[in-house]
Amino acid sequence: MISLHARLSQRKLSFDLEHSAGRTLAVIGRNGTGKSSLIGLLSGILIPDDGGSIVLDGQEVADPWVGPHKRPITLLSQDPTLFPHLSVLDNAAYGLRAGGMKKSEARERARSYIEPLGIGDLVDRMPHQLSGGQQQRVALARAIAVEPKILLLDEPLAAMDVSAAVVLRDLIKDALKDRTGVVVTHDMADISAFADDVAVLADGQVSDYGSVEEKMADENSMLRKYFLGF
Ligand SMILES: Nc1ncnc2c1ncn2[C@@H]1O[C@H](COP(=O)(O)OP(=O)(O)OP(=O)(O)O)[C@@H](O)[C@H]1O
Repeated sequence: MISLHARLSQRKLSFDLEHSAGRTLAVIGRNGTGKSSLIGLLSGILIPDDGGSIVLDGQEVADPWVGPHKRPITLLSQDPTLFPHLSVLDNAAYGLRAGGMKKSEARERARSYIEPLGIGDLVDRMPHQLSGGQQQRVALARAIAVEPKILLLDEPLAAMDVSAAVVLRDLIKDALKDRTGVVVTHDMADISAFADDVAVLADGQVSDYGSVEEKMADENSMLRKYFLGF
């Protein structure tokens, strides 16, 4: 479950959002409407104004001392940002190692997340020896190897070419099964593939929220207007 009641007055943003556990939420909105800021609040990169509340899987995290590593979430962004000095296997094992797991166990666990992503033969490579699509798969393995309750995705396919995006979209869909997800996207294909619900940001707030099915059926919904223009 995600409950977000947070203001960022300097950015003129004010979010009120309740989202059920086990469902994936697509966040859409025009440039500058606050999508990255919302991801920043959930991931711990941004701290809300005093009085804000951010509850993730039952844990209140609005306090600045509940840093990103203490939250039940991981973030996959557009840029894979792998650690350049670590192999594919050690990149994928990073979160587990940071959580205190022994190296051999973390590597074994990481391998079990890497193989289903079709990059099992690349475990010993360094990031610079991978294509962008392969790097994003490693970043996905790193994000899910710690078994986060909530997976945030900030335009995860925006930098991919069409064929890499098609493969990764399926892998992300699998990763979101039985998990709470939040996906910032400008792409209807992502919404069709992953999203149960949609939040449309406008005027510094969540202007529309509901199930994708319901919003697509409603010809006056902001989702329809955003993508179809009628
Ligand atoms: N570091 C910052 N300091 C102050 N204001 C900021 C900062 N970053 C963003 N803003 C403002 O906050 C508002 C929301 O920006 P944000 O980047 O969250 O929007 P976005 O929907 O992610 O935009 P885009 O689609 O262009 O990435 C904008 O008005 C922006 O100018």
